[in-house]
Amino acid sequence: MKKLKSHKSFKGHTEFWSHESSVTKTEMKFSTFIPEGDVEGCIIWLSGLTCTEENFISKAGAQKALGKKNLMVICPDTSPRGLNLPGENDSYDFGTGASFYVNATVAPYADNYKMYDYIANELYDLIVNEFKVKNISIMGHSMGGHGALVIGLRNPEKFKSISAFSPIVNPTVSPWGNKAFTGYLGADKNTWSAYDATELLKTGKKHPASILIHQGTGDEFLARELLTNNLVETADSVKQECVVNYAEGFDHSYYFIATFIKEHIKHHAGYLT
Ligand SMILES: N[C@@H](CCC(=O)N[C@@H](CSC=O)C(=O)NCC(=O)O)C(=O)O
Repeated sequence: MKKLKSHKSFKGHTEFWSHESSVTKTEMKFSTFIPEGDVEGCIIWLSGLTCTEENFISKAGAQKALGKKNLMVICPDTSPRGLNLPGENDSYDFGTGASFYVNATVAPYADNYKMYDYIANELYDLIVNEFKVKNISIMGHSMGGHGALVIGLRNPEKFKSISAFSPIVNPTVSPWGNKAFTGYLGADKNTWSAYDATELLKTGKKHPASILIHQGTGDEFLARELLTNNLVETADSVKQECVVNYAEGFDHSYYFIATFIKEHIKHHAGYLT
C-alpha cells in the first residue's frame, strides 16, 4: 500500500492511497478518513457511475460525524482503470467508472472486472490486516448503493450493517442494469439475479440489521433506473427490516448525500460500536 496524500481534517486525517490488486490485476486507488485514537469500526463507501475514490471524500462532508463516532471510512474507486479494453471507454454507464460491483464472466472483462471479489474479499481483508479494524459495514450511492445492498445481503457475517442513498435496487429490470449485466455477465439472465438486491431478497437472502435507505423524490433517475418501490414491497413481503426515507424534493446529487450522511453514520455506529 502506498499513501499518496494526507490532510488533517476534523478529528483525524483524510488520505489517498494506491495498491496493487491481485483480484483486478491493476493498481487500485482508494481514499480514507481515519479518526485519531482508537478506531471502533470502518464503513466501506461505494460510489456511483462516473465516480472515483475522490467523490465521496471531497463532497459528502462526512469527516466530522465520523470523527465523533470514532469510525473510519474507506472509498474505493468504482472500476479498474487503464486497461483499454474494447468498449471500456465508450460510455459513462459501462466500463471505466461503471463496474456495477460484479465479477465479470465474459470476455474481455472477465480477467479484471472482478469488483465483487475486490470489495467483499480483498478490500475487506485489507481493512482487517492493514488498518487493523475488524468491525465493518457497507454503504453506497446509486450504482454503489446497489453494490452495498448486494454485497451486504450476500455476506451478512462480514458486514454488520447496510445503508444506501438512491440505490439501483432491481438492476435486472432497469436499463443501466441490463446494459451492464449483458456486458459483464452475458445474455443468460439466470446469472444476473445474484447481483440484484430485490431478487436476492426474493430467494431468501436477508440481513439481521435494519437496512437504511434515503431516496430523493426529485431524483431524475427514480422512475426509470432506481425502482425503489420494488425493494420496499419485497422487503415487506419477506420481512427484511428496511427503513426507506423519501426526502421531498431532493435530487440524485452529492448535495442530497451531504444533507443526510450524518444519519447514515449514526445508523452504522449503532452496529459497529
Ligand atoms: N449522465 C450523468 C450520469 C452520471 C451521474 O449522475 N453519476 C452519479 C451517480 S449515478 C449512479 O450510479 C454521481 O455520483 N456522479 C458524480 C458526482 O460527483 O455527482 C453524467 O455523466 O454526468
